Amino acid sequence: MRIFHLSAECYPVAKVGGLADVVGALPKHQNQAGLQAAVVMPFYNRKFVHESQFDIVFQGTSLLGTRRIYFEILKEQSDKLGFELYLIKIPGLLDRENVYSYPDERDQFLAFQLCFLDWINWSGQKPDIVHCHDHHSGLIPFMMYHSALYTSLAHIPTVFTIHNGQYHGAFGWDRLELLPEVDFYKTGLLEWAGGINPLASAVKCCWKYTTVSPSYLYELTKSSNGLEYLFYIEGQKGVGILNGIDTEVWNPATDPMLPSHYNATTVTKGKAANKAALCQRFEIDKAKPLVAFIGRLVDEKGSDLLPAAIERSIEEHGDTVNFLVLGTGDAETEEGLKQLKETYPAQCAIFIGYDESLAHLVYAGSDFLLMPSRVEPCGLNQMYAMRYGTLPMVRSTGGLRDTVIDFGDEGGYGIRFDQVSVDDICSSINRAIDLYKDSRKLQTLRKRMMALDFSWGRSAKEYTDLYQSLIS
Ligand SMILES: Nc1ncnc2c1ncn2[C@@H]1O[C@H](COP(=O)(O)OP(=O)(O)O[C@H]2O[C@H](CO)[C@@H](O)[C@H](O)[C@H]2O)[C@@H](O)[C@H]1O
Repeated sequence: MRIFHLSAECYPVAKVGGLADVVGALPKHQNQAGLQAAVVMPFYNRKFVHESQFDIVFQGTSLLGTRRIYFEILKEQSDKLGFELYLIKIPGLLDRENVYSYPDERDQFLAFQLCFLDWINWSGQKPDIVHCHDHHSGLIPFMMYHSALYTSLAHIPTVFTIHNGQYHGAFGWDRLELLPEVDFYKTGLLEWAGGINPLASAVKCCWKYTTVSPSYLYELTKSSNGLEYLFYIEGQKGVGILNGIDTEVWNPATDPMLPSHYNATTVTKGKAANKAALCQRFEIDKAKPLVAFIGRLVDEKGSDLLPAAIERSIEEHGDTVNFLVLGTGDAETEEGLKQLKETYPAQCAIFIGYDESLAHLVYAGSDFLLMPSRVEPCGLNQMYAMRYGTLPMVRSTGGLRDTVIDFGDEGGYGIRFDQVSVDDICSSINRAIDLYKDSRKLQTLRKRMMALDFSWGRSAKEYTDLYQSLIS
């Protein structure tokens, strides 16, 4: 069975967040299980691309409205990622450094989707399944099934995975002319709330959509930035499949980004060595419990509450707890965190920016990982944390609810709280500080977490079963 995954991100080619981790790992596991999975993504002017060798396997032109665009399909020569990697290169449009935030982003992703369809339409490279991820490839199901240009693709099942239902990629009807011509009566399949909405269109037109955790499937009907009713009426097409993690990349026993390696047996010593390196780098005291946050500084993650919650905890507990934040995003939150560092230099480590290897060290060297998310479709950080013996402190939502059991409950290992509020965050920090004093208990919980299996095996099988059900 041949599957094409369509995504804007894929680790290690180009990563902004968790989408990249999933698209960089799932196809590898699908191939190990005997499928033929490949990733198709835009070309980025980035390190991985410079350091890899590519063949041009197709050249063509697509029409973006009246604009004729020349494109190339580049295939990575060695399949070193464990899957075939195809990059779509369009001079002047898909050959830039960053993944998002260009003013013509809508054109970029539309062109990406059109060129993909033109390529598989003309080259005979037809897969058995087209698997689209998030709104950047959300118009593909509509175009495959409703555009006269692509009738030869109309029998291919599409699966659409929602990693983040808050972003829809919507645009106005004035841009309808950029899409291939369709019968006017079909344009309702593009529409939501008065505009063209790629996420909504994908949900309407795909054969099946999946969410990255079972809880999130339900939560989209309650909160999805205006698409709640759509998810309610299309609910029978939805399946919740929990993400896995790439246990080869995320393995404290072999992780090349860590100064000291460890496993469940050596966790206490191993984490202490990594914590020492981390604390030395940020000049904070390694003897105190270290509560960390890693992620995009956006409302969904509850990061706007971090400055107030950290300040209150430091005021309450005095010099007995340290905090580390690694992230970038909302300017006000960044400013609040910088001020925090100035006020409490000995207790706060703040890194504004994106740093993959520092993230690995933080998972290994922290005692607790805080995730006060308002919305968390799955969340990978808590799974990485647990794999590295770091206790997750999570708000009960989405995939956090599905993966973390409170240590106060039977067989539990983490800290859960209900509200996205400074009060709840601070109470969870109080519990973390108390737990840290009980080193024997902490050690038991660390070993318990490290024994959990969040690898892709089970989830990859669920995707295979889903594909199979569509093909047959
Ligand atoms: N400043 C920084 N420096 C270094 N590394 C950083 C970083 N900021 C974030 N990261 C890394 O980016 C990834 C973020 O993963 P999340 O699951 O939190 O992703 P995100 O919200 O982007 O993804 C969406 O998709 C994923 C995948 O489906 C879902 O798990 C999630 O709930 C959903 O919101 C992790 O690997 C983390 O370590």
